[in-house]
Amino acid sequence: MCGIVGLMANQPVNQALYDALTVLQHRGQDAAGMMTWHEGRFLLRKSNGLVRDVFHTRHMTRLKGNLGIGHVRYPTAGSSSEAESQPFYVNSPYGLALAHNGNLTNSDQLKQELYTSDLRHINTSSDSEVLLNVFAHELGKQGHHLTPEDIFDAVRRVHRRCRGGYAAVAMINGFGMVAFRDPQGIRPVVFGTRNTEDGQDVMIASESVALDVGGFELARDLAPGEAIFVDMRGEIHTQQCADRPILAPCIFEHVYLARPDSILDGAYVYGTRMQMGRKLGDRILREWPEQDIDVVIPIPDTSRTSALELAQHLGVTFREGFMKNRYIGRTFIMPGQTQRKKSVRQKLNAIDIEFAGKNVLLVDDSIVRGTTCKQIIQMAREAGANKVYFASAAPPVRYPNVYGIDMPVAKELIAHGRSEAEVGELIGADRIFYQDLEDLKAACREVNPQLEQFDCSVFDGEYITGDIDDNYLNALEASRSDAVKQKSGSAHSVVDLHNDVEDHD
Ligand SMILES: O=P(O)(O)OC[C@H]1O[C@H](OP(=O)(O)OP(=O)(O)O)[C@H](O)[C@@H]1O
Ligand SMILES: NC(=O)CC[C@H](N)C(=O)O
Ligand SMILES: [Mg+2]
Repeated sequence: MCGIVGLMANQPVNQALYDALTVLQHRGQDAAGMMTWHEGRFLLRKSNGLVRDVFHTRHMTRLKGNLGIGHVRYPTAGSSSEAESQPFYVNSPYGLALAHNGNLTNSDQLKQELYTSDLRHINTSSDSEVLLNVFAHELGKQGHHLTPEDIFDAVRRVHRRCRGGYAAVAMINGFGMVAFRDPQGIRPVVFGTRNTEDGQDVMIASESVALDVGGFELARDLAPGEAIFVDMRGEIHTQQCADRPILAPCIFEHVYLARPDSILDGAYVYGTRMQMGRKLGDRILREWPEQDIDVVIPIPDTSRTSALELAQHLGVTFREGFMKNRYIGRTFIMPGQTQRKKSVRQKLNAIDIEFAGKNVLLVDDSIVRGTTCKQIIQMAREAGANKVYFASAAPPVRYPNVYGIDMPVAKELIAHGRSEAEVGELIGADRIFYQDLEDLKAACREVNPQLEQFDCSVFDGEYITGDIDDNYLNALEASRSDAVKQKSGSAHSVVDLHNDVEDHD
């Protein structure tokens, strides 16, 4: 769940792209990058780190031009090396650059095909480099005078070859900006416009919050399988490019990934999280009408919206019992388990008076590896709580994700192969409550009734692309388990485009 952004404007785009990346930072904290297009050249800056650390004034001044794309990365394939940060670039055809959110599920096969049939070389282990090269190969079949129709034909062939989750934004040297969304609409992407004195600017981004910050009006989401092409005059062309598109967005975007102030597929994430709180409250009342909860306490940040609504629904006091250190990022998307474990206590501190002698209900948006809840329950007890109950606004996470969330191994998930009560026991809760999957879907549908289907694979093990079997999951485990990642570390090679006369690092 990286963040992507693209901007075609009537003035320099560097600052606006930077601003957009800072509000998409919650989608990836590992690396950031920006590529602009100026007078027939691409200019690139990408590196490991947060947006504010990657782009210094000297980089910003170098990123000239009125067209550009940007990326914040949370690795889900390959390594966390700088060489795999994005955007990626290939020189043929035309000169192409691409930023990708998601994960291809057939990238090994595609890599093989690219080498043997398409005569293209992939230089990293990133699936995004594979996606770019498939797009490049398909685009290369068109003539030199590229029309919108040619670009859409190329995207159509990309959809026929690629499987998995992908929302991508690309620049074609001399022609414009393109974005496309996978045929199941697993990963989100929206676009919008801004009117200026010089004409209309167009922004494409993972989440609508990026448009808000730049003063863009949200036009709409890209439909599953749809592509958008913005030509050099700023004119927008769109076309459906998939043979059998269906809308089945990743429901985990609503649970955790997206910002609450974003609107995804016509649903305000803030609204879907409020509904999750209400539904969870209903379940608690159903199972335990005589509940003895004194206070509801959220685990900052993401659970706040649903916890407040849950408390109101139960008619129980809501209190902020944990203070968050605002300088620590999201722990779940940190690359290693050691770092994630250490960060919980660095990030959250208990306010004793909210716990002393009380029966507290701690609410989180989800329990994934169990890193957060185990430590939090311990902290609540140390702060003097009488009983500690735990509620998750999402159902038990029991299956790996293969579409762009780094949960590759079932046995690393605390609820895998365990009942709800067993998880409760393991994390040390006096009682545990999970959301029902049907209630989670209903929570989203109450905000947008048109959302009929979702990818819920982390909850039900049903993979919407239909190409995931045990062999695939075993191979994924062998290559991406925490143990393997720890062993391989990350190779810090610097990769940059040396196409500028000024010095850069
Ligand atoms: O069971 P776990 O493996 O610990 O994962 C689940 C936790 O991780 C996330 O928090 P995170 O700190 O990433 O971000 P947040 O501040 O947005 O809640 C999520 O909100 C849960 O609190
Ligand atoms: N989280 C993502 O969307 C990651 C994109 C891509 N698979 C990568 O690892 O760089
Ligand atoms: Mg959290």
